[in-house]
Amino acid sequence: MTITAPHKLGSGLREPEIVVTGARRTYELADYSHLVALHDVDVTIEAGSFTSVIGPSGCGKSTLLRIIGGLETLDEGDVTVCGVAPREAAAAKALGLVPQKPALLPWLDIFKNVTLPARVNRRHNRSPLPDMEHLLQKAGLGDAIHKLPSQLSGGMQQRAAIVRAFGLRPDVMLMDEPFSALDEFTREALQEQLLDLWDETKSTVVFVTHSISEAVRLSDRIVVMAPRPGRVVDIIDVDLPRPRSAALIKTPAFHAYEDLVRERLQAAFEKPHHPATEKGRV
Ligand SMILES: Nc1ncnc2c1ncn2[C@@H]1O[C@H](COP(=O)(O)OP(=O)(O)OP(=O)(O)O)[C@@H](O)[C@H]1O
Repeated sequence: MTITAPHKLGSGLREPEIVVTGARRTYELADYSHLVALHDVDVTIEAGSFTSVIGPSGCGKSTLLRIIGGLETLDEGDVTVCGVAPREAAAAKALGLVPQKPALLPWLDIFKNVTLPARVNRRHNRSPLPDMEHLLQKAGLGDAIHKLPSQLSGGMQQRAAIVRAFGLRPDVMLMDEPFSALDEFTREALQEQLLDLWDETKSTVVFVTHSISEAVRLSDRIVVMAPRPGRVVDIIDVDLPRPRSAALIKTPAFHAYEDLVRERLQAAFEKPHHPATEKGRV
């Protein structure tokens, strides 16, 4: 029998598979009632894949992301990232995060902003600086390298935030509605650039979105969630060819996936979860 050693990544951990089993998270509210943000969630995310999490407001998408990122803990259940607890994965620099807002430092130009985490990191581990200029060019920010954030549009600032996060080459990239504040055209352009960066860095991406078309365009797999209690109601594999160009959005195959995701979301609303012993809010 041959035993193959796990593939070692930049962080030194094994492949960035994410495994969430029986995850439960309840919040106590101001009136002492309890809100079940995650109820028995099971999700396995394969190394190198692009997974979107979609569902209506309050269904627990961000909670799930925060738990995978080690920013919150579970009441029950288990989560591992690259074979270890999320906090260990974060300490090993295996995790990257892109929030909804770009949060760039206003007094640094774009190049200094995107290289800052890598420079800080390097003081600790002397790893070579990533080629950020190349990634900025790839993200369409070649002309903005020496501009201040205030001189750029919201879309360009968000692109810089994405480059900053990918520049550290995390094994796992967590993205919480990074395009939600952008107009449709900017959003589509950024989706294309995000797919390029993902292709180049091979990170495992978990992407929270409200947009059905965005989820279909980007993902290998879509996790559909429903609220009260926050739970996974469906997992849809998206079997569309890559690269996923803008032209793909207009094809019948693409529309069929959009319809399927919409149907599953609708079904979750029409068939609410009411187990005899547990309500979404108790
Ligand atoms: N710290 C907290 N204390 C109390 N309730 C919380 C807390 N964090 C989240 N919640 C509640 O848990 C539920 C799930 O929240 P979460 O932010 O994960 O939902 P979401 O699906 O990401 O929503 P949205 O799409 O609006 O961002 C919501 O009802 C939210 O109000």
